[in-house]
Amino acid sequence: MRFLCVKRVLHLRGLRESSSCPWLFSAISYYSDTPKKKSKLAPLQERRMIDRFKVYAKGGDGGNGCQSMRRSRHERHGHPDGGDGGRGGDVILECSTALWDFSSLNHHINASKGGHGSSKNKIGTKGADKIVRVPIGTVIHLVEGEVPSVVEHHSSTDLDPWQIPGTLVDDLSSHHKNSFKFSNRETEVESAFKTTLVTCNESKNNVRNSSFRRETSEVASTDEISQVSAFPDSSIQDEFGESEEMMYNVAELTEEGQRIIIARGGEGGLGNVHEHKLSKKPKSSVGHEDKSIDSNLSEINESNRRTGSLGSEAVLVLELKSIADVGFVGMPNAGKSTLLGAISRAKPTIGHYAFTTLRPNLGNLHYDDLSITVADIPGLIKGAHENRGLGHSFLRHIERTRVLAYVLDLAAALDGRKGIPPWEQLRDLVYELERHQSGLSDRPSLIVANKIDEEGAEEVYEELKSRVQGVPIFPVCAVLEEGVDELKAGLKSLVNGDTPSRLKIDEIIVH
Ligand SMILES: Nc1nc2c(ncn2[C@@H]2O[C@H](COP(=O)(O)OP(=O)(O)OP(=O)(O)O)[C@@H](O)[C@H]2O)c(=O)[nH]1
Repeated sequence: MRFLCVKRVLHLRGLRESSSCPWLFSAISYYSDTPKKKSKLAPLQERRMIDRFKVYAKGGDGGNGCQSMRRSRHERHGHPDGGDGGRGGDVILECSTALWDFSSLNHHINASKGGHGSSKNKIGTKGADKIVRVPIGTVIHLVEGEVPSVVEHHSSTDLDPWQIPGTLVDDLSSHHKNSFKFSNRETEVESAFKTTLVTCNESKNNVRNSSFRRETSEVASTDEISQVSAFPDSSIQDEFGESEEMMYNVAELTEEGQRIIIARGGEGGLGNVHEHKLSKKPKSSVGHEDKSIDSNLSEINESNRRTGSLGSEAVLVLELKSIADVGFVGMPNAGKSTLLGAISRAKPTIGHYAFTTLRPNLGNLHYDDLSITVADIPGLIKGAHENRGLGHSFLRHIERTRVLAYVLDLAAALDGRKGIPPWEQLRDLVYELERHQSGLSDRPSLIVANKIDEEGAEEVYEELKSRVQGVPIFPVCAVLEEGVDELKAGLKSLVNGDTPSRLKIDEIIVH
């Protein structure tokens, strides 16, 4: 407001933008045009889930080594006592259950620089690591830079509902095989890269970013890496406008506390104290100074050894995968979360209002010979494919499930309630899936007819059976856990591929 007044006054005085102080006008315009801060209580539509995010990470540069001579009464010429520079901090991603998307992340993540060395052989301080928390199920695609490396691995067996399997592939058997192969290959690639890195560090302390990149791309050009890029997702390239080749799925964060270094800090430069140490080493037996010492000294004298090396840089695309074998798809309030709680040990929030679930809840179904992950995906409404009710975010999770269980509310239109009859719910759901991505509904499916305990629901269930063909329908009361065992058996045979039933929108009779 104040700036608007100043602007008006200046105009009244005949000052124009073209006058002697255009910067004043641009400053005033900037401040007066800056929109007010948004309220924290933004409407639901604005709280968009961010499940893909591009990150530019830069490790901290190493501090410079110090050049210093210590002189005293006893040592007229003095001796070198400059300490080494400190190592730069790493950029680390840490897996956390407290987050559910990437909205809290910044695109540019920088770790701190290492401190410079100083006299009296004082080593510079180590740059602080930058630890960024990401949600469970984060998959890393590498656009540029080093292959990330795992730094810590905490097992978390008690995180049962959150356990997410490897990566999504076409069939279950290959899923397990591939994820195993992938992790093997990842280790090979990682070790190949680390070997290169060590050689680099040994031969030349001042490893610059460019050489890091060159080495990485050399490794990347091998067949191994091209095989790692087994999950090309053109939509990621479209979204981020990446023309260059990306390395897909270089790492995944699937357990609480798991950490991965995405950009390494640079090594600190050497202080001149090393010259002193080396020059003090004993002469060889033939009376000549050891040649290796000579060469070491000349190496130390290279001016670039004083300078700390630059931290590595990486450009990554993070993607959140709610990978599950089964996806519960349904309208809001159909009872998906209640059902997940009934068939697994998951404890999702349940509410009698729509959109209680805003992020997918995951649960595990344990059988004697198999374990299946089930995702309770937030409710879809009509127009979800146009992003109504956060539809896009929710539909994306469905993309990453292998079989679908449509959860229908049998009681939605009973007793004059204004809800939609289950067959119409089903038609709308299939329509939304297909509009979001053609063929999305064309995967093994079954129907869960929920709320069978409600009065009049039995008749609706009978009518549903006559209106929908081709897929098994399981009558269930999620609240009382009735029909749950049959459903679990049905889900198992669906995942195993024993009942490859698919739903066709034309086979749903609505009128
Ligand atoms: N009578 C009856 N009510 C049920 C049953 N299952 C769930 N409900 C109720 O339906 C309401 C919605 O249940 P939720 O599990 O939160 O439904 P949801 O599909 O996860 O809802 P969103 O989070 O909006 O997607 C709750 O009040 C449940 O108690 C059932 O089998 N019978």
